[in-house]
Amino acid sequence: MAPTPSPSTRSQFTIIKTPQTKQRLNFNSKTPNPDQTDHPIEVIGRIRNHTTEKSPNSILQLNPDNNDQTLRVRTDATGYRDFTLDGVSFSEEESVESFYKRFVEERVKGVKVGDKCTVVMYGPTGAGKSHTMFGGKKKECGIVYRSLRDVLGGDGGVGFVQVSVVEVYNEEIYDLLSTCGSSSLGFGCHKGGSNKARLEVMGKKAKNATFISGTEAGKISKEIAKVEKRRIVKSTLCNERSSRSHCIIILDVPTVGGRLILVDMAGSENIDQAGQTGFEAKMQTAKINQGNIALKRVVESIANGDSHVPFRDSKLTMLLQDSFEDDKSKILMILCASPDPKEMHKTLCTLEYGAKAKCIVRGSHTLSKDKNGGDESSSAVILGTRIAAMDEFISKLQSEKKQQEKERNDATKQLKKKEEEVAALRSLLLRKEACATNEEEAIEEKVNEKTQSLKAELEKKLEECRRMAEEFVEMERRRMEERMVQQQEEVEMMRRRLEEIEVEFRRSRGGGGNDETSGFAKRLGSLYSDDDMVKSMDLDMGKSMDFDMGDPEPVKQVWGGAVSYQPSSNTISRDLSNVLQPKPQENIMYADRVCLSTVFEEEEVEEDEEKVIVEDKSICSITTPKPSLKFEGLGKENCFNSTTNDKESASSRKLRIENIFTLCGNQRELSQHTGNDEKVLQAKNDQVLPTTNKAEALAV
Ligand SMILES: Nc1ncnc2c1ncn2[C@@H]1O[C@H](COP(=O)(O)OP(=O)(O)OP(=O)(O)O)[C@@H](O)[C@H]1O
Repeated sequence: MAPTPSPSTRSQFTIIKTPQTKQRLNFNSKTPNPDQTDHPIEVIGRIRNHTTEKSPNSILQLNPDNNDQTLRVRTDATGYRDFTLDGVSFSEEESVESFYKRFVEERVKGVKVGDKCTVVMYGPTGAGKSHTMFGGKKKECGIVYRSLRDVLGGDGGVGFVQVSVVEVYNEEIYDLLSTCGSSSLGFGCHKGGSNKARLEVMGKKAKNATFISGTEAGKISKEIAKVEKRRIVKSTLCNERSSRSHCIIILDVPTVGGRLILVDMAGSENIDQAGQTGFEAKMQTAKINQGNIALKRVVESIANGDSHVPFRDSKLTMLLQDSFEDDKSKILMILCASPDPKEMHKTLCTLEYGAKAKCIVRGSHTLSKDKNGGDESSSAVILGTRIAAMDEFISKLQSEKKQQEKERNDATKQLKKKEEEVAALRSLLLRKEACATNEEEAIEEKVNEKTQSLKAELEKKLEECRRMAEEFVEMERRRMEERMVQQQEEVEMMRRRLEEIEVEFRRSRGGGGNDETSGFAKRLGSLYSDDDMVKSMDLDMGKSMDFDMGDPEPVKQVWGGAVSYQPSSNTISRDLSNVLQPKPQENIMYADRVCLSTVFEEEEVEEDEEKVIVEDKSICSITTPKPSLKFEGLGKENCFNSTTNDKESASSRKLRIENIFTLCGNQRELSQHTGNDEKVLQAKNDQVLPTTNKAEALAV
């Protein structure tokens, strides 16, 4: 087998393998004109769709620098190989129809005017050869049906064609258009049991092959479609419906001498990959491969300029000999390949084969001279032409190699540069990470510091507040104490004053007889001795307990029919003034919140003497602790007006007065909280004095 024209071995291979080196040395100096050379084989790459949707990576792509002609095969992450062909088509981007129009239509037109063309589908099994040749499952017409339609129809249709269909299976030729029973031309049925006629090769053709002739493309197409199904297919690991035979459709245009040969080859596969087991199956696969291998050798031999081209190695190459040798014949080799990375090796083999086929050149006049017997000089010309083509190919490969080396160097440089960049970025990243960590730590430290300082500040503020509160409380306490002292002094003063009044009163009683004091004493006595008075005090005290000290609601005081309002927070001085104020008898209306009322009334001391009524109307707000009142001995006051028991009466009175002061003292203390006590106190004090004077006057 010929070595693959990989970039690394191509040039070497060409030098070693070229057998004309000797001849080249003897070769006449005349270099053939390149214009006279002809490339009889045109090579097109047809890349099928992905087999499954799960394999999105394609190893095949176009070289972006070289039109649509160079197919690049990615061999690994960085490596690739380029194959320059006559055209490349990806079935994902180009339908069979447009593929046909781009690459096949022109050839078919040539056939209509007498040219000969052979279209060969070559490639590994499952690469899409039959799909392109006959069409897919979606009723998409393949090359066969389109060619037939173009030859018979359209502009300049030839009007009449002869079509024969044969298959080469197991190195035997079978006529697909005939059956054992019906065809008189049949030579027997093949082993497969189907009634296909086996043919012999005579010359370069299948002898007695059945043909159908006609003018209607539709009818002929139907017949071909039928026989297409008669091809031997088998399920292999590579293809569910793998063609086991090479199918050849020969379309002759007798009127102009044109001929179109369409060849759908069986898949080129190795036996293991095909999954064939058993001796016979392996032999079968080997025989199928025989056709592929023979065709490869033929191509290589022609390309290498071998004196002997092994056409007779296989039935397939025997039938195709004319295609290679006929001066008018052109070959369109369609290389089918899969983009699947798993198929890379097969794809490379296929493309290498195509690249080799592309090297085949033919001198413009060589074959005609050869046919006539040829002389040495003509042979030399042929060889010269071939050598020139090979040289051209070699220099092309060398320049490709140089280009690739350059690209590789560039890529290596770029890779180095990128690696350096990556290293720099990595170190930068590390530094940044370190910085970020430091920054984080610094931030955390700052936050901690700030938290601590705020905490300290807060504690300081709290301490300050606590101190201020304590100071305030202390201040208030002191103020209260001062006030209490002040009040005690006032009380003391008032008590003394009352005692004086009492003394004066007693003196006056002693001087004025019992009748003088009887009215006032009686009233006091009735008030203090009466159980009701005690009850009233209790009730009133209860009421005043509920009474809000700060309640600004004035106490209604009715005095001789006149209504006046006073603040409820009475003071002791006001109480006293009330006590000493003259008041019409039985003409007192108590305000709603009056707690304790004591009336001192002095009845007529003398005839025509003015009645003096001393009224004490006080409103007490008693707060806890409840004042401890003393009631012992108060019952004796019933005899307030008795002159016999002065001592007892004095002590009882003193007790009562103490009770009044206890109550009034509490009231005074509380009323100071209301804030307006100072003014009220002053006003009451003012009232006390004239009243006292009255009492004094009265006492006198
Ligand atoms: N371009 C494509 N688009 C969609 N499906 C395709 C394409 N090419 C091939 N196939 C599908 O892949 C499978 C194999 O294709 P096909 O039979 O044409 O391969 P092959 O090269 O002729 O194989 P073998 O040599 O074994 O006969 C078929 O089911 C076919 O429909």
